[in-house]
Amino acid sequence: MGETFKRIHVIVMDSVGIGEASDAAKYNDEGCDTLGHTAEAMDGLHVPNLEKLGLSNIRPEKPIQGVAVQEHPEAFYTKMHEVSAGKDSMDGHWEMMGLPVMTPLHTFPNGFPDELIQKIENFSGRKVIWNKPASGTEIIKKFGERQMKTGELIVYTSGDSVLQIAAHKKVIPLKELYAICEYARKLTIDEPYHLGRIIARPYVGDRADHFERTANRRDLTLVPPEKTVMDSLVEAGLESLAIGKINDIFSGHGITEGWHTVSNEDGMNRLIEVLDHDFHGLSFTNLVDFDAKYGHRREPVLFGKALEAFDSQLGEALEKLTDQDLLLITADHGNDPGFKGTDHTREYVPLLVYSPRFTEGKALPVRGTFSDIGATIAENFGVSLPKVGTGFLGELN
Ligand SMILES: O=P(O)(O)O[C@H]1O[C@H](CO)[C@@H](O)[C@H]1O
Ligand SMILES: [Mn+2]
Ligand SMILES: [Mn+2]
Repeated sequence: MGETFKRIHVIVMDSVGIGEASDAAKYNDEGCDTLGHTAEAMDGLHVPNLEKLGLSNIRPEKPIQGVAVQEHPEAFYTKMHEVSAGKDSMDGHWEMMGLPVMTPLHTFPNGFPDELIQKIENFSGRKVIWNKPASGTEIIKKFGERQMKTGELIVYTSGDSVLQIAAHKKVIPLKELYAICEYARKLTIDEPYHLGRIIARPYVGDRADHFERTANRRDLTLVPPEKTVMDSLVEAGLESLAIGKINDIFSGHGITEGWHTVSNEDGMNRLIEVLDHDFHGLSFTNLVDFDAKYGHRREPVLFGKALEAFDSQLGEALEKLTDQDLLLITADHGNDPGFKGTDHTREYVPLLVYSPRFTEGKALPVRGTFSDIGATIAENFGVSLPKVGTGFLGELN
């Protein structure tokens, strides 16, 4: 094993995949390529920090447009394949922490069964409308004004294992929305539902073309059924800091301190603050704008601009790192804004591994599972290794 680090920081660029996975056909996702198509739509991405770390070195046969392959990359680099039986955020993040999701979560392309809808109606005293897949921004355009009059619940889903409830903040106050979501959460843990997430989707505005979703979105995820590497860190008395959606994704488990964020920028600012504090353990950051604001909306140019903005804040973060820090930059799945549909895409995800301690990086073998991250964290901090995954600490030389 190589020398260990005092702090490991994982940044998840939510949905920033790096090309179709070898099993993309199973998901009808052949040809997807989030980073590639985004960079093409931008006529070349300007991401000097990701570039110098070696982003395009991950696939020199098809470099990301505008991002030069480095002769002396600063990071160790590769891509990772997902073993979980899905391509949702929960699958990706749990797998990273050593807990792949091998029983597929269920999706409801034709809407949720009457039995469930009726229970939600009885509990809330509100009628449910829609109950089919939809884009969240389109569905509030379509039904928001009606909801303002009737107080009905807009229930919708997507290609993911999610039940989402859109609610105008003035009609269905946040507290009530969260209570309804918590009730729906309890009903959908086991078969026949086994749903990944219930998501509260509050929005504001006075008419259809002014509606805007707020940052008070809440994702009620299943509770991890087994220990993750984060739980092992906490048990060992180490810090496990969660920035952005991480707290929701792990239902608060294995976390010593967590911060919700309102944007990628806010998330990076929080990480930069965390880097100024002395601690021993993990920081785990999720940047969800790529996914929620641009990937599902199929907005490749805006997606690319968000990558450029992230890159510039990454520059600030890199300056704060010391020889005691190891930074891992990765993603949880793809969400190709240049692809058909509006759902996630089954892709490889990039992995960049950097510490100021390194003189130069090089290629690591392609990882067969995201759990190699969890195994690396576990081996670094000397806690029990996850059942799945192989650490790569010893390869960083
Ligand atoms: O269209 P919106 O509401 O953004 O929802 C998207 O966000 C959900 C969770 O990330 C996905 O399942 C997709 O439906
Ligand atoms: Mn995600
Ligand atoms: Mn998503």
